[in-house]
Amino acid sequence: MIKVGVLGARGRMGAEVCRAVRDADGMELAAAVDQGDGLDALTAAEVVVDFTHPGVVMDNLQWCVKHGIHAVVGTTGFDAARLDSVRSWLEEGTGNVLIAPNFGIGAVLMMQFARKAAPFFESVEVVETHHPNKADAPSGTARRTAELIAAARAEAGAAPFPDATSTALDGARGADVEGVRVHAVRMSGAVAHQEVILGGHGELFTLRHDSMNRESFMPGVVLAVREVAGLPDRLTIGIESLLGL
Ligand SMILES: NC(=O)C1=CN([C@@H]2O[C@H](COP(=O)(O)OP(=O)(O)OC[C@H]3O[C@@H](n4cnc5c(N)ncnc54)[C@H](O)[C@@H]3O)[C@@H](O)[C@H]2O)C=CC1
Ligand SMILES: O=C(O)C1=N[C@H](C(=O)O)C[C@H](O)C1
Repeated sequence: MIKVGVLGARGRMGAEVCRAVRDADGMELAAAVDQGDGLDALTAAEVVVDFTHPGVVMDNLQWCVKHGIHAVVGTTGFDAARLDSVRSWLEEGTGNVLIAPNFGIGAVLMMQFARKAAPFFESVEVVETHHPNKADAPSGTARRTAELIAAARAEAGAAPFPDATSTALDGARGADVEGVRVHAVRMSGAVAHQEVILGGHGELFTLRHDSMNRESFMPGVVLAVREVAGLPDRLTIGIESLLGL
């Protein structure tokens, strides 16, 4: 039995994770913790799953590493500086950390397809749409997609994107993530959606993924909980390697 603790247990994702852990073979919900509860109950867990808020996730993660508890993190807001901090904590503590901007299998495939396709087109932009309660923009998934696109294009020696814009209102061309334009829409009725639009000579190629509900993330979360203890690296980003991608 893997003993699992959930941080952010009363939130949209955390509540779904508690359900998934209770339903999963070989797992037991050892602790369900939310804001104001204190972290001590999590010492009963071998793996902690964090779906909280970008403003608190670093403290949570540092606590897990210090206590030698494996961590599966879905909370967004990670940049290179934050990842460097996590790596430095891991030099001291025991336990592994897996941070994934998206646990949806289709979303992971979309990111990989975008990476593969990016060098073949002159233009690539990312448009994400989320529910209006989301704290961060652009989404972690969109940032990661843009980083993968930028890296693939740099490796292939692709030319800069054509863009003649010389006058624009602030934000009209979206955020610049390593040179890739990322547009964030916040929309009632939406859950989590993303399009990667690629344009070339007389053709447009659109990759689209839709998360219709939060249950859709659970197979990826459960897989990560099962695998995190045995991962070859102390810090793993994304679940693509767990899927053999
Ligand atoms: N990686 C993925 O596949 C996915 C990631 N997310 C990310 O997960 C995070 C949470 O999203 P939601 O569940 O929609 O948010 P939410 O706001 O519904 O839930 C967050 C929960 O964390 C709790 N919380 C806040 N501070 C805390 C603390 N210090 N200790 C313990 N609990 C604390 C809140 O009280 C709340 O219950 C966001 O960063 C979101 O982008 C969301 C969906 C999928
Ligand atoms: O906040 C959300 O809802 C989601 N957050 C993650 C992100 O920022 O990419 C994953 C998914 O898009 C849902």
